[in-house]
Amino acid sequence: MEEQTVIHAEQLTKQFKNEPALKKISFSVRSGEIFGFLGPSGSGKTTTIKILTGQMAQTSGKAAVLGKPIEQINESIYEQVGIVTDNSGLYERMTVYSNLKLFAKILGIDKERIDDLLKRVGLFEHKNKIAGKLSKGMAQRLVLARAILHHPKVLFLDEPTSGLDPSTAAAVHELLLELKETGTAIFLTTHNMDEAAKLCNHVALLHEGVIVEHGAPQALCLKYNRNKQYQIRLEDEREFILPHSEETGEKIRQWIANGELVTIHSNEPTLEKVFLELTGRELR
Ligand SMILES: Nc1ncnc2c1ncn2[C@@H]1O[C@H](COP(=O)(O)OP(=O)(O)OP(=O)(O)O)[C@@H](O)[C@H]1O
Repeated sequence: MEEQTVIHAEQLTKQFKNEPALKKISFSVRSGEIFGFLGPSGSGKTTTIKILTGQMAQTSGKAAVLGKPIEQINESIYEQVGIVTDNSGLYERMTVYSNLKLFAKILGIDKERIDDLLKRVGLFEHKNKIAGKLSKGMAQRLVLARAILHHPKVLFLDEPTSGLDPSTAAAVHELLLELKETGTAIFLTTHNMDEAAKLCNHVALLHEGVIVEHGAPQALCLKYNRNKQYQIRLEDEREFILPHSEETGEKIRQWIANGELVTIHSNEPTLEKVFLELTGRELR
């Protein structure tokens, strides 16, 4: 599968009255890639999604989705794009199944796919429930199912698993990884660093409307691993965090030789810590 750039943003800026929400952000997302846009509340994540999906105009800069400048985005792009944000757009009085059937009809999708998808998002047993009476987590999953019904080339997800229980969140993760494998580009915002580290090929760390760092999650953690350390547990249940040094190397060799070493882990920072170091702020 040939990878291509499907989202491209260049020097994107958004000013609300006197308050800048986005300051000259630039990035690209390729097909088959999960791109994580990480930042605390108010950093500009939702504003970015709104601009990229044609729901809000930027103040300056440019962007294109599937090669189309965002100023030209109209309804037809939704045939190739899926969006999951707060404003769900579900038909509240219709059942779960009817909501999807309606969209399948509009988008010309075989309705056979609906049951399979409902099973994947854990809603099959609730297919006859009225959408307006679903719990928040269920409604969120229904919006996700609707957004991926037509196998979009690009999927925008605003906080896809916030408020979901761990097993449903894991099922959603699995679904997203499968979509990625089939070439869908996924742009997701999250506060959840574990989610980002697990899913994303690339992340951009957003702070007060500025991308302060970007790269593969693992590479970023290694880049900021300034004090290399090892976390060690021995047979007698003692635990140590030791610096990277010749002395530590010697101790480790001894423990291995004596059969005392139970676990050893490198102690590089998490994305959360990288963000804290760069901005002095927590991600939450
Ligand atoms: N319609 C608007 N009018 C004025 N200011 C706005 C508007 N929408 C967003 N803002 C401001 O722009 C900044 C970025 O908001 P945005 O919703 O993009 O943040 P976010 O990172 O998505 O936050 P959260 O994680 O809480 O959803 C905030 O300071 C917010 O108050």
